[in-house]
Amino acid sequence: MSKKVVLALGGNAILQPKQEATFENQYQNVVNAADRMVEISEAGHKIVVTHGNGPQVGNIIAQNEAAKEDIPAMPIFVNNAESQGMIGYMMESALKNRLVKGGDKTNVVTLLTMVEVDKDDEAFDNPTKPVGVFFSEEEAKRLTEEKGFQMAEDAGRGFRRVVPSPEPKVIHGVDEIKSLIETSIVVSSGGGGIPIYRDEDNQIHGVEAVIDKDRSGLKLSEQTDADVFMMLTDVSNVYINFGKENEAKLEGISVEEAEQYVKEGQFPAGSMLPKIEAAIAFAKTGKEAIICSLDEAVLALEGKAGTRITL
Ligand SMILES: Nc1ncnc2c1ncn2[C@@H]1O[C@H](COP(=O)(O)OP(=O)(O)O)[C@@H](O)[C@H]1O
Ligand SMILES: NC(=O)OP(=O)(O)O
Repeated sequence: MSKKVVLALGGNAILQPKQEATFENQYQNVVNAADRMVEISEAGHKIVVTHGNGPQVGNIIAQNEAAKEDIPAMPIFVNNAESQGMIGYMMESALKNRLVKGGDKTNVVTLLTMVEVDKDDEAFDNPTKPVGVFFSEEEAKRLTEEKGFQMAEDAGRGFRRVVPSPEPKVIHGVDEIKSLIETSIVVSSGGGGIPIYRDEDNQIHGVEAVIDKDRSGLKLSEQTDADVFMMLTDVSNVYINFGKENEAKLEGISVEEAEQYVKEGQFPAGSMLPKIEAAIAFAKTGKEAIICSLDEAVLALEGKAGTRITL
């Protein structure tokens, strides 16, 4: 059965923590991801692709920081737009190249997407979104002292700079996405979207933040009436007691079970928790949310792999 699927691809799938951030490395990763996405499209499903940008937007921010004595630094919302363009270009060209090889006529369209947030969101006073490269604890302390950066530990993998991550409210271009998806693979809301708010006169302004792509993927799924919301990451399943001797793989679970595991503190903030929270919220609408590896996406849609969360 053909399903309307929103696929959210982790920023780490585009640049792994230990890889050098060259164009070639990132493009090769995107080509691999595009191959899997085309498999989903060729299985008859309509897909909207969204993706993370944590490593990429962090590097763009750092490039601006490094050059700011000579060239004015752009604000973070512009850096977000730049990362959407960069990854969108890679994604669209990789998808088109693969579709040409397969002889498929499906088109690919990348949308530069703004996402509205509340300018008074309390996230602006409490930065939590890790971006850019990883540092040791000593390096992180030095960056805080010398540059005033806010740094935080990221899911046991090292320290990263953190920026505010407000709740996404309204995805721009939803009507266009709903129409384009009938003939095309649509890439939208990359990096969680360019965060903006509207003032009293309905004028648009960017804000200094990076939206979590799992949370904006949820909104994208809800607002485009998707049947399935899939978060593709680098683990095959969600686990309880993750990394411990008694870790156990979760396959099909209910919202109630998922909420119980959240209460037990099974999922760290900044990695698995936002995915589970987004999955629970989507499953509460009566539809299916899936967290799985990129390689098993087609199998997961058939109910044969991944962690599937339903009411
Ligand atoms: N309970 C858990 N089950 C599975 N993975 C977990 C769990 N807790 C933490 N993780 C970590 O979450 C990571 C995925 O989150 P993250 O790196 O933020 O994903 P992405 O960049 O793909 O969106 C996995 O690589 C894994 O190390
Ligand atoms: N914007 C965002 O959530 O990016 P990552 O998935 O790379 O953290």
